[in-house]
Amino acid sequence: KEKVEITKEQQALMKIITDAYNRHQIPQDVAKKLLQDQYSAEENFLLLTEMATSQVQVLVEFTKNIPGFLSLDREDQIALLKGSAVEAMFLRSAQVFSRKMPSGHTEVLEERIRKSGISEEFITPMFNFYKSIGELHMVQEEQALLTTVTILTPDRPYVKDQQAVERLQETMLDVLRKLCVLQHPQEPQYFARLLGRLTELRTLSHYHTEMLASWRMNDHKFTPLLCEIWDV
Ligand SMILES: O=C(NC1CCCCC1)[C@H](C1CCCCC1)n1c(-c2ccc(CO)cc2)nc2ccccc21
Repeated sequence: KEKVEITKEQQALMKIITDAYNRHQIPQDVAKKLLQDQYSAEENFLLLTEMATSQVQVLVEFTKNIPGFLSLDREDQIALLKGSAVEAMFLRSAQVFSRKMPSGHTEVLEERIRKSGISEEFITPMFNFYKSIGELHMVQEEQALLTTVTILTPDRPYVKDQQAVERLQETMLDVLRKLCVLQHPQEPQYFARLLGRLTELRTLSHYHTEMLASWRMNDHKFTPLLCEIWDV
């Protein structure tokens, strides 16, 4: 049974990333807003675009704290941000949904999201993903590292130096793998399950453009930043 040990450097790396991840969270809490009131499809769509816009802004700030990210080719940095923004948004949404809430709140939140304006066909895959993330009971270090691994995906469109991104991602995967073994000793398959969620995340993100287009309202307006990032 090999002794898994996180090195001093890996400990420091994990601290930098987790602190940055916790620092760069969108200010206002969308779950609280949704629990307070019911909104029309138009108001919900506006809420989504506002939340997503500010989430992209904090994602940019977060990536600046990923050791090595700013040493990548600048165009590759943009390609990685553009390529991972929707996945990072769904990952963050899943974490917001899975957060411990007073009893009954999660059910209300789920109901509000079901009725928000999203068309029926996307509701099931979206909540299947949220629940599968919730079942993992990730610690915050795992959440931060999983988002970092998602950002550092080498095969995003237009990435030129994939090797450089791969080297960074492997560094993060090594820390995440050790952390999973140490945090979930009874579950040797935990790390593999975690990575399996990234496949589900990529599939869900493929629905994203259609989810927006089919939002039950006319004239979907986006912010300039989202037009850049969401290809709308
Ligand atoms: O605001 C949100 N998500 C933000 C995004 C930035 C990071 C924090 C969360 C939206 C809501 C907006 C208003 C109508 C109800 C959904 N949301 C979604 C979501 C996200 C994208 C789509 C379409 O692609 C559909 C639904 N899942 C959520 C799970 C929990 C709490 C909010 C959640």
